[in-house]
Amino acid sequence: MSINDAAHESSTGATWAPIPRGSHFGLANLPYGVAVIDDRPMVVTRVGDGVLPVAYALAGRPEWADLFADGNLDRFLATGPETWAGVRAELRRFFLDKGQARELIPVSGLRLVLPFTVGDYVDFYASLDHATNLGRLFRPDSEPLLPNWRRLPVGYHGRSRGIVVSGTRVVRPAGLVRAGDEVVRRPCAQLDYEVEVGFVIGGSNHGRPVGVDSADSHVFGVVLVNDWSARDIQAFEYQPLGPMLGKSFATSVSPWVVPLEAVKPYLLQQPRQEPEPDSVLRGTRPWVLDLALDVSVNGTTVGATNAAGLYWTFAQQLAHLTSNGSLIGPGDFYATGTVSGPGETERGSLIEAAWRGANPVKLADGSERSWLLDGDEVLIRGRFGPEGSGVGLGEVVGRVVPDEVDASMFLP
Ligand SMILES: O=C(O)/C=C/C(=O)CC(=O)CC(=O)O
Ligand SMILES: [Ca+2]
Ligand SMILES: [Mg+2]
Repeated sequence: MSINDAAHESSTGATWAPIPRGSHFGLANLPYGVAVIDDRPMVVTRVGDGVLPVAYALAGRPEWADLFADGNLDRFLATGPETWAGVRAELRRFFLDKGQARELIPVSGLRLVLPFTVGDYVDFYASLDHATNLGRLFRPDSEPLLPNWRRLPVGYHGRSRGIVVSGTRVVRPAGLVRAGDEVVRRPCAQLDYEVEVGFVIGGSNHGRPVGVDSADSHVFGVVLVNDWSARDIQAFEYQPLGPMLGKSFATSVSPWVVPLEAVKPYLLQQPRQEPEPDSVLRGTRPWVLDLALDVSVNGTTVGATNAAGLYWTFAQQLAHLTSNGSLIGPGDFYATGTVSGPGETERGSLIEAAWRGANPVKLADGSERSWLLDGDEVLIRGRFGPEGSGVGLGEVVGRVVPDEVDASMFLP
């Protein structure tokens, strides 16, 4: 179990910490999370299957250790790239030659909570394949891609209070849906997942646009996202202003914020975009994530793809968000949009995989799914680079539970 991954070790130096083969949490990762330890939330990092309170490794830098005293990442996020790099270097040093294995706390059995206070939340729509599929499914009588889609990274504002940490149960929402010629309020009958990648912003832009090639000064880290979607509610409510209650009930994120610094070796050059985007949306540095993603329902893989296929990069999305002088601040959060690829097995949502019920997905137990049922567990994983890279986002998981909102809960 505790075999260090040789390939990983040679590129990053040897650590005393045991790292199981295939772990997403090699020494090159050093993510941040918050675990409840002795009834108190504590900021921790993780190597292999062991976690360590960050402040413990910062004993020589009390001013940095203090940034974590609130039991969340908020003050650390507000600092900026220099402090992020300094703390990361201290953590690395600790795992190379300072600590010892008995100082690590096993991750199993720890309760992990949302590690930062979520500010503003935006969800984009960056996958050409996903946008084309959803256009076909939602608007079969028109062009799947609207004229703006290749000109700017289309997105909508989500509700940050809907963001929950992995493991949180997902209550089936109820809402107004079309039923033949009627409109009725009922529990969602078309519950779906969306495989996405999320970005945690640190620092602020003071109202100045963030250039595409400066994204790494403002994006602190990366997580996995499941943007749970009630397709019947969404289909009735979304025109002309976009999704709202069909999405806001729950958006699950993985508990480990992986620093963008750890992801840099897995950034690729963006393919040419046609038409060439507006100058504000042009960059020259590599911003495409080599991130293998897969999603399973009750243990059966129902989709697998790579975020490298996204049309718009997260750097272009941030540039777009701030291009009008709109403020960003620590804890703001945005997501890529559903990651789908061109192949039938590469679809990042069930509405696409089952083609809105026309072609139900088969699970290993012999059952079929057009939409999620109560009790279903959806698990998304994401790994940077090749198998054994030692850098991944871990997983985000959620289980669907029945609608609990009964009429008596509404005020008269
Ligand atoms: O095309 C539409 O009308 C709606 C699409 C979505 O549900 C997209 C969404 O949440 C953004 C994304 O995840 O790509
Ligand atoms: Ca989405
Ligand atoms: Mg959602």
